[in-house]
Amino acid sequence: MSQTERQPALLEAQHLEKRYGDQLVLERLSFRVERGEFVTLVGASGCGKTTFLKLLLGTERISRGSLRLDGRPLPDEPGPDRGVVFQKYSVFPHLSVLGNVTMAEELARSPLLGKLYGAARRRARDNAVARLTEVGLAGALEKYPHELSGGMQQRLAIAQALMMKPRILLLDEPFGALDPGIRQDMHGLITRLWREQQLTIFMITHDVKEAFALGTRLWVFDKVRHDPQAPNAYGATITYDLPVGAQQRPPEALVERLDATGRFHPTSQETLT
Ligand SMILES: Nc1ncnc2c1ncn2[C@@H]1O[C@H](COP(=O)(O)OP(=O)(O)OP(=O)(O)O)[C@@H](O)[C@H]1O
Repeated sequence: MSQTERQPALLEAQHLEKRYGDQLVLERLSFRVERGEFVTLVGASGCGKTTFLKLLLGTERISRGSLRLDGRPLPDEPGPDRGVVFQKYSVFPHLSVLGNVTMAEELARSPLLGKLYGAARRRARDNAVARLTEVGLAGALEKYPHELSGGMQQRLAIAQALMMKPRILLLDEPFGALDPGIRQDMHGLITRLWREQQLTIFMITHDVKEAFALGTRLWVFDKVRHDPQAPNAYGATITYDLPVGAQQRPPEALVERLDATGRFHPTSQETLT
């Protein structure tokens, strides 16, 4: 099939740039991501990974270039087709686990009132119980957020993100604050949900081993152009785009940039003169 006859990708960017004021954060991003891919993102702190997820979520707008969803410009606001989980999730402390997840649907379906009534409310509750069961929280429906462990809180955050049945799940270091054993459990959970719900996932992690174990594709964000006179003049771009999987090992160039805990460090800088 020729280039012009190709189906539109789920997500496609061309020459995408994002700047905040005079700071260029992301530059020269061009990619296609198909349905069902699991893209893991690593890169030095502050290089623009969260900004990139916000562009996909629709809470930030691109500055130049194009970003397309199903071949059309990505909407300027979050939609039910994209769910997000942050490292620390802000839940309503006065609502139970079930109340928090039901609220996610109430806010989405009735943004002004934040409430549903009658049959719609019962449907939202049933939907919330189903999502909470999927993430292993069926036994904790009436608990309050302060009664949950870190792993359970992230399960709750994932249930909320899945409430509107998104096609794309955006994960911003969702397991970064969890103990290693709990992380393993969460890896199993996210892999199962990805397969069962045919999600397309973008996940930021500081742990390259995690990126290799979970993803089907690894992106390294890095700033390769530097001007010492104008530190904000260049942004990060995708410097590695690798097929990954549990069977694959990271290339030596990446391994050299891991510390003893598997965290990722930036490259030595290439200076423009
Ligand atoms: N709303 C904003 N307004 C202005 N600058 C911003 C804004 N959000 C992010 N930035 C800047 O953009 C750059 C990239 O930030 P971002 O949070 O995307 O990096 P990151 O790679 O996710 O970092 P980390 O790994 O530490 O979470 C930083 O220099 C940050 O200060």
